[in-house]
Order: sequence, then structure tokens, then C-alpha cells
Amino acid sequence: MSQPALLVLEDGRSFAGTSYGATGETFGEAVFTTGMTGYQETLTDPSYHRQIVTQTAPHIGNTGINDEDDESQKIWVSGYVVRDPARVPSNWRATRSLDDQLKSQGIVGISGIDTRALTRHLRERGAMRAGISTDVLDPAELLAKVLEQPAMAGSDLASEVTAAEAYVVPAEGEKRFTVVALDLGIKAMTPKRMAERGIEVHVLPATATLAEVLAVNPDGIFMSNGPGDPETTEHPTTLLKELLQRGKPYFGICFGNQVFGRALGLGTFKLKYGHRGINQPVLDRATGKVEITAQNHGFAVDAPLDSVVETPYGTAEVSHVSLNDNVVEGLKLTGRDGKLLAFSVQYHPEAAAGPHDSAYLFDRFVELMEGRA
Ligand SMILES: NC(=O)CC[C@H](N)C(=O)O
Repeated sequence: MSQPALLVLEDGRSFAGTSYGATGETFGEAVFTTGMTGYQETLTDPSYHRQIVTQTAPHIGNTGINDEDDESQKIWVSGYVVRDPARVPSNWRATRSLDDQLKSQGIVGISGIDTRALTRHLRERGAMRAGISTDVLDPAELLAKVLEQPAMAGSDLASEVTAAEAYVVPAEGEKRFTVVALDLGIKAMTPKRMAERGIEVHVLPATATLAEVLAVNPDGIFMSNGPGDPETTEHPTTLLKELLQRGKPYFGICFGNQVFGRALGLGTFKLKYGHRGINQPVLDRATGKVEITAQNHGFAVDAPLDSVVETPYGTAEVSHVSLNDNVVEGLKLTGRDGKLLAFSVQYHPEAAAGPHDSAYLFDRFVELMEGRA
């Protein structure tokens, strides 16, 4: 029997629907993602920790859940909003239904609401705190609880998702390089993309010290995606400054782009409703090429697109830009001789899910470590 459920946003807008996944109550920042496929990767991306995710695609769950596509050990979204869930999953890899997976992991969701109206509301008013409940069906009562929740701005969440212990992802084939990857909420596909290129990846917890990083004797440093406000990344930012000072090649993705920006002396700010989906156009300013990218970010680096910033480590510039709204999508650092020293992107070249246009960035990291970039 389906049970009624209620979604309430912090500005008082509410949507009555049907329970989906687990019953109970949950809170988080309401955001939307436009990916028509890849919900399994979305749900298990640690960057979605403490967010209630709405899928703009109306039919979700069609391909069920399989044993291959998880990006981490569990589902991280705090709540899930779907217009019209599949009643029967159908895919040769599916081992269970999305509904069962949400239930077994205690993820509270809601279905049968007008997700177009919700998305338009979030686009106009901005991402905001929200709650879903099957216990409290009175909007005013649930709103009072929503208003007690912490805001995403100022939230330090990487410590809640990072690995407890360091681990190694071995290189596939011949080992060519050793990289330290600081886990701020890393997705499984990221070390895999490096391993495929002969990189042995030492994934270290977000709290790793400079001494612990140097003990690995890495050829390069990587910082991952992750949840929360980049203004709270004091430790990784200081660590990165120390590593750039030592001339270590660096590659960062998403949160790792924001940490890089902060290490270079740039600020970060919260976007109104962020970029989430797998069809986001980005311009590579050096080549004029457009990449269609996977994205999931609510914050961005604050820099004029034509800025050339002299830093203690080299010259920093904006390398990539969003063609939807001109948000900074990548940074690069070059030395006096014009050679690349470090770079990062705000989007997801590991492409899980998403198009593979940006895979060249992992090759660029290899070239950087080879001294050929
Ligand atoms: N996927 C990410 O790394 C997101 C980074 C950061 N938490 C943001 O929302 O912008």
C-alpha cells in the first residue's frame, strides 16, 4: 500500500505526494539534477551528502540497480524526489529495483509530485533547505522542522564522507606513476581512470598531513570532489599550498577545483541553484573547443574570466568556462616558461555518469607528471 508523503521547502512551498523508498523523515538542501540517465551514480556520489535530490527526468528507476555502477559504498543523498517511478525495472544488469535499494538503505523519498514545478521554483528562488516526511503531513509543522536545519553555506561535510583509512588502487598494467588522491568525497571512477593510465593511486583521508602525503613520495597530487562549502576547506587548502610550494604537479576535480582556487588566493561563492546533470556545455578557452560535461556543484570559484593572477607558485588563469552562465569551470597554473604546473576543473571528467568528452584531462595529468604538458 502506498503511503502519503509531504515535501516542504524552507520558503513554505509544499508538495503532497506518495512515499517512495523508505518511510520516515529526512532533511537536506533541495537541488535538481537534469541527467536523464545515471541515477545510480548520482545517488552514490558522496558530493550529494545532505542534499535532497530531485530528478527532472520524469521516469526514474527504469534500469533498476546493478552491482557495477555504485560510486561509493552507499547512497549519500539525504532524500530523493521522483515524479513517476518505474514499477518494474528492466535491464540485463539489474539485480534489484531502485525502490528496494532506497528502502534497504533507509533513504526517504517522495514520488508523484510535479517535479517541473519544483525545479522551476528552485531555479527562481534558489536551492534551499527542505524536508520530506511520511510522519508529519501538516506543512506548517514540517516547515518548523525544516527551519531548524543547518544551511549548506558554511557546512563542513568532507570529514563526514572521507575514507577512515588510506587505501591503494593499483595501476592497471605497467605502473608508471604514484599519485596521492586526497579523499574529500571521491567517486570510485576517479582512481579507476587514473589506474587505467598506469597510475598507482594512494587514496588518503581528508585529514592527511603533509608528512603523510610526502611519505608516499608521489609524482603528483590529486584532490577529489566532495560535499559542503569550499570555504570550510582550510586544511586541504593549506596542504595544497605546501605541495605547490614544493612544485608537486596537481590535478583537482570539482571540490578539488575550489580548493585549488582558494590555494591560489581566489574566493568561492554559492551559486543560486548550481549545475547538476550530464549535459553541461563548457568552453576550453585555450582551444575554443566545447565539451559536454557531467557536473554536480553548488559553489564556484570567484574570478573574472580574464584574470591573470600572480601567485607565489606561478601564474593562475581561468582555463574553462560554463557556456550556460559564464561560471568558472577550470583553472590552470603555469610557470615563468609558460609550462603547465597544476590544473583543475569544476566538472567531472571521470564521467560516471556522463559523456567522455573530458577524458583528455587524465591524459593531461599524465603528461604533466612526465614533464611534457
Ligand atoms: N561535486 C563536488 O565536488 C561539489 C563541490 C561543492 N560541494 C559544491 O557544491 O560546489
